Amino acid sequence: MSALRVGIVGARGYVGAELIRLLAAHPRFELAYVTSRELVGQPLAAHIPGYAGDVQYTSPAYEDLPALAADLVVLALPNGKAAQIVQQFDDAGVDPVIIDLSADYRFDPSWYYGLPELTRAQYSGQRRISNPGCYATAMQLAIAPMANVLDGPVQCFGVSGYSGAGTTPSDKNNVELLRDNLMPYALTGHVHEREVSKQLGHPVEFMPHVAPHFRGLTITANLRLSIAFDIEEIFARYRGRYAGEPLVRVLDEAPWVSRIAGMHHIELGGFTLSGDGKRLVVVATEDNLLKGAATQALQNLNMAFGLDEFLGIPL
Ligand SMILES: NC(=O)C1=CN([C@@H]2O[C@H](COP(=O)(O)OP(=O)(O)OC[C@H]3O[C@@H](n4cnc5c(N)ncnc54)[C@H](OP(=O)(O)O)[C@@H]3O)[C@@H](O)[C@H]2O)C=CC1
Ligand SMILES: CC(=O)N[C@@H](CCC(=O)OP(=O)(O)O)C(=O)O
Repeated sequence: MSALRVGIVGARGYVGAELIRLLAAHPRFELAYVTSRELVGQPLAAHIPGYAGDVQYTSPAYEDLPALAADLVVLALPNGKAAQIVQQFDDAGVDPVIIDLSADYRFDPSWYYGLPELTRAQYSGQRRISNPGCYATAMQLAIAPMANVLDGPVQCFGVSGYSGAGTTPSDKNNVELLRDNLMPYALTGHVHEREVSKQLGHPVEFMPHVAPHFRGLTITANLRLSIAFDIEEIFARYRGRYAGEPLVRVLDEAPWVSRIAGMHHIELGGFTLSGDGKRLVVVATEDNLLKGAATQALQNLNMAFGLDEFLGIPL
């Protein structure tokens, strides 16, 4: 079987680096090209610990991408950049599988929204895949098992490591400003608030913060329920919903972000009910660069090529 060739556009970033590591170790995918304007001409091995291949960063013009003949193209660029690249493939009549890691196509019904544990039943061979946001992944997996008994909006308090803000310098990845600090931002209307509300068909109110650690996020979700539950019923719902899901672990205790860095799965725990059984608090932790981005992208890419969804993901 010949290898499936992958192009990564925007590979200098944190997510691109994680994808390179995963794809280089994958039994069916190989790197066709890996782009960065800043690192053009330099070997990946000089920048990606653990990568031992001889591929170098290139910086092709967008109009030259279709001729590079990849079976699949990963867009790992900042928001707002994907459409101009997708247009180049459309204009050239070249139709690789394209997966976009940004928020650009998450509201476009002609793209498959790939949060496999919740949406894989809707995958029917689409060649355009939108990868969910990192916080949005954690919020949806934390809320979905209770979706049919929610009473009013769900509130989610989120704290992310600063790798969530990417490599472009800003206050949110400025280690001096973050030292001993917790930085609130986008306290209403964050794109992930809209994304989760749309996907779940239920309003979610999201309050993100960025913290001094590098990777890993925590969501603490407050769910008001239309009927009373006891804690055993809550565990039964979550364990039942995610039975057989290797990348979702339901814990007895509250998950800690310090334990999730570098892990490919999400943890749900800290389940706490109010005395009347009608208010549930759930905590989710996830590595924003892995299940929040690169690992989830690999699940989607495996699915798009008819491979085992978890092929190449260390479980
Ligand atoms: N970080 C995270 O936790 C998550 C990120 N995402 C999404 O994944 C995507 C990548 O994120 P991340 O790796 O953090 O981002 P980074 O900021 O770390 O990297 C962005 C990449 O895009 C390139 N780039 C930057 N600006 C431009 C530009 N104006 N035009 C063309 N290329 C540009 C950079 O390379 P160069 O400048 O060298 O060309 C770099 O390779 C984003 O859309 C992000 O929203 C999704 C989930 C989680
Ligand atoms: C700390 C921080 O800034 N985090 C980013 C989340 C990263 C992400 O997943 O954003 P996309 O929707 O662009 O993929 C943010 O809040 O925008």
